[in-house]
Amino acid sequence: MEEVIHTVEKWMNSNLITIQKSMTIKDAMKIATEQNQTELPIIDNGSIMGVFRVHEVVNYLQEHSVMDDVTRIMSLNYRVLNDRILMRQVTDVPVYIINEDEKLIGSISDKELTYFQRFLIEELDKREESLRWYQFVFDTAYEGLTVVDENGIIRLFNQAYSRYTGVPKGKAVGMHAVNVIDNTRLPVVLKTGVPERSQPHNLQGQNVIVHRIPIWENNKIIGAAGILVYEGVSEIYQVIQRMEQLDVQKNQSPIAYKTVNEPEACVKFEDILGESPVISEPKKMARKAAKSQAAVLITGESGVGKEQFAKAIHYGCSTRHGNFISVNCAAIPDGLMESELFGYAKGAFTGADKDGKIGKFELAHNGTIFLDEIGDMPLAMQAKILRVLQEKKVERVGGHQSTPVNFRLITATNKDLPQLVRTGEFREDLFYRLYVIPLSIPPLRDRKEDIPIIVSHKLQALAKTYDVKEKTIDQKLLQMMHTYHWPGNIRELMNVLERLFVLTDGDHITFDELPELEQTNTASQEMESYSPSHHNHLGRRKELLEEASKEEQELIERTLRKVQGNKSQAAKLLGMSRSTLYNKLSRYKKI
Ligand SMILES: Nc1ncnc2c1ncn2[C@@H]1O[C@H](COP(=O)(O)OP(=O)(O)OP(=O)(O)O)[C@@H](O)[C@H]1O
Repeated sequence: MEEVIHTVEKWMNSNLITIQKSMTIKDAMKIATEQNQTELPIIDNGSIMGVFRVHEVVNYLQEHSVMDDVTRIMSLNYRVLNDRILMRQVTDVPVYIINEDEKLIGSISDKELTYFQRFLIEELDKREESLRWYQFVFDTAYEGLTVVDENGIIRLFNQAYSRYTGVPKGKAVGMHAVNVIDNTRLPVVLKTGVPERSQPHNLQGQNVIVHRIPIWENNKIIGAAGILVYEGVSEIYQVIQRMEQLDVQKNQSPIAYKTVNEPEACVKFEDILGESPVISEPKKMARKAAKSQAAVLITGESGVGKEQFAKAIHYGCSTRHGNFISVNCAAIPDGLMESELFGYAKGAFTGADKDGKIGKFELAHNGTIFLDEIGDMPLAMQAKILRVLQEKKVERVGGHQSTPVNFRLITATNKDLPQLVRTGEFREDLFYRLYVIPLSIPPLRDRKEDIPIIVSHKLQALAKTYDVKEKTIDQKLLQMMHTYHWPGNIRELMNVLERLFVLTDGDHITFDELPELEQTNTASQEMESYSPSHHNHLGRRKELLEEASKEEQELIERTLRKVQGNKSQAAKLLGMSRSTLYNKLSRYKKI
């Protein structure tokens, strides 16, 4: 219930019957009788000056006239409250309500008080009813559920959790989580604000899978929820089996789950981290694409995960039994492109391997060929690729035989292919062969809500890679990551995390480890030092950087307008220090 509906102003009787101070006792009596009132407020220029009470009239008339002014028997013994007072503060009635100009605007009598009390009882009943349902769901859920407050004290604890821990619910509530749940990491989540999803956890000697979710309110962590999802790994396998069965029933390709025989590089859709709406949409489309053999054209800035999507599609359909062959068209010199893609026959040219060489298309037979940076493919090669797509056959350089090939084609680019078609740099007929299912992958700056989950996964993966204890990340650093533009997208985030992980000696990565995140303009250094294999995209990156700076400049201007130029407040809203804001302002003036 909102406080505003509790103010006396909302509940008072505003059709108040009043009398003027110039009236006679006779007139006042007449009004009181007609209106069935025992008491009437006397007003002067809209303000209450006293009250007329019917029961005082009889005594008065023993010695005075009924034609006297009503003010002669006016009582000054009455209560007044201002209109902002809450109903629960009203203890005695009747009471008169005045506004901030001290004008009489209403009254609360027994009647209004009764209405309010009735309303409260009804509200409480409704609340009790919903609470009963919440409680019911909370306690009957198979999943163990617990909620701790900001200090790690257990506030909610359901029956299932009680079963797993062996601690009765009544005892657990009010205790610190570490004293109830073995090896709990809820205090860590409270500290970092990073959710930990689907984590193995050893509880009372049993392996279970848990989620640990921070609870935010007004940019502050006010608690954390622990959800015990699966009892041991066998339950997960049962779920996978049921899903696979469902898929078989639907006569569709089984979903690609990593099995013991699959190679390590396998990427599943689950590995494409992020749950924001802008990444969920291409993920949904890609899952559908995986069920067909149609060509997929993936577009998006460098480092957004185009290859990641291509692999998930490959491993998500029957092509996963063949190879995933990735070719970076921009990285292969023009002269070598043909032999790389089509291979060459025995003794095809001087210096060639005497046994000949198998090309990428042949290697991708019954699998997937991923042509990355397809926009950089020379025109002559475009014609040859078109032929392979039409004929589904390849002929090695210097060879005389064609070999049938069956592959799934996925291409990717960060260039505007339709524009290249218009300028004649890309063949229109090839474009339409590639552009069957388009997937557009959003830049990280458009889905910053996914950062915590990516951070959490990467930190776990790094701990495994370096075979050290898991490290946690400071909330302030995480907030800084939200304000940064990420021109190098997820690749840049991954590299930043690895650098932080390696450079941090302790278990907790703090803000001091990466002050340059504060400086968006250092992004170019970040990009160059983090992505040495991508020098060929520096032009595009410069563009991205300029776009990012422009965006930032606009954001700063908008924020300053919002806070009427107050720089301290603007810096706070933008999540940067005042000095950083000043630096940025002086720099942008030069742009
Ligand atoms: N959604 C994601 N979840 C987890 N990791 C991701 C995700 N997207 C990308 N990555 C990781 O980021 C890095 C870059 O991804 P990827 O190579 O797929 O990007 P790209 O768009 O193909 O880049 P480029 O255009 O420069 O080739 C890889 O290490 C990849 O594993």
